[in-house]
Amino acid sequence: MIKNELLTIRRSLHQIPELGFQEYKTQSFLLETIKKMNRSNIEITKWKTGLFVLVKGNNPKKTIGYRTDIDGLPITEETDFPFKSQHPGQMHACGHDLHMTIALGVLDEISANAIDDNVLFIFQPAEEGPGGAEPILSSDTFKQWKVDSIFALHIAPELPVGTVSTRAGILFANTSELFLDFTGKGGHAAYPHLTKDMIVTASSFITQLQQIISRKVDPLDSGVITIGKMTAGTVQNIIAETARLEGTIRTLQPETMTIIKKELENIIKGFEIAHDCTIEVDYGAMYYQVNNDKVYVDKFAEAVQKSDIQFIEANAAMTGEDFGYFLKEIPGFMFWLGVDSPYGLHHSKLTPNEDAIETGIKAVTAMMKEI
Ligand SMILES: CC(=O)N[C@@H](CCC[C@H](N)C(=O)O)C(=O)O
Repeated sequence: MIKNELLTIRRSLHQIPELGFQEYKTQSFLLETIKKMNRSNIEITKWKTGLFVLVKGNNPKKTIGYRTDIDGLPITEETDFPFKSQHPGQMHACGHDLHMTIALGVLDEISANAIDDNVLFIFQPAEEGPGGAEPILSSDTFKQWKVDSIFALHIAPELPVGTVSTRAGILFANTSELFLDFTGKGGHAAYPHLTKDMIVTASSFITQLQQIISRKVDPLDSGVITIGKMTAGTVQNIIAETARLEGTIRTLQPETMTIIKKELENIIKGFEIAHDCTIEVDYGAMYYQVNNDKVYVDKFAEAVQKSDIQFIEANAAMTGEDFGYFLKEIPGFMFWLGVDSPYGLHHSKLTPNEDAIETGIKAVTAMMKEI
């Protein structure tokens, strides 16, 4: 595919971001683009709102898996691009539009010049939530291909174009979503003593939560608790009867996640007594750490270093990825692709440099030939 075609694909996908398991337009666009390639060595299978595309090898001894995520985020885009999101309140703010474009570019290349082994392209829905990897892994459709190794990429806004970065071992964290519903007693703003004010209670709870990280987690280990959304109240002079907190917990060790949840539940019990309220907790979707296999990371470093791409050794990050579930069952790795954006992941002005598409295609294709 030439550069202009790839840009048209990326910009078309950028305009139609859809949330997890609602990626209907995205699925149709992907299908149409793949069918236009008109290759006889590919087999397409729909799976929910995603796709599996098998490229048959010339003399297959194994099947290589390559996964891309396809969903967008509930963010209102604030860029001035002529190709900005056409879906109000939804945006490709985590680079999945670039991920898909790169996968299509590689698919085009690998199906035109097939390698010996089979390659299974997995266009996976719902990475941002509620998670598409686990249901794919337990589906009979996926099991039939017996994938031997697997890899994937994620854009990195802080790295320059022309670079890739990864490490052996843990690259991304264990994550758990966190939803907390507080119920107390509302009333008149002038009579706080007759109420159980859930705005004050939830605010104080947030401060207390942060002490789990500073006082209960080993300082040599790592943990993050972020509350990204707080909902409470109706008007300025009514004391709120309910409040809701939405957040996420991140740890580098699965055991630390257990410690944090136990401490959180202790705080809940204490708050229910101290503030005479009820607090319901729901952990939502949980993702397993991305644990890269050293053998494949070394092969990757070797493959890209033969080209003009720069390989950078990565540190572990507290981002989460349900690709971790694939790596729990199949050896492989994930890597960061430099896209040099002044705004980071999950930002309404994320502006990845599109030149990174070419680097991504080159790096992934080189790895497929090396494995
Ligand atoms: C790469 C990235 O940004 N991934 C997301 C994954 C979401 C996990 C889950 N929905 C949660 O919020 O815990 C991330 O936020 O790291």
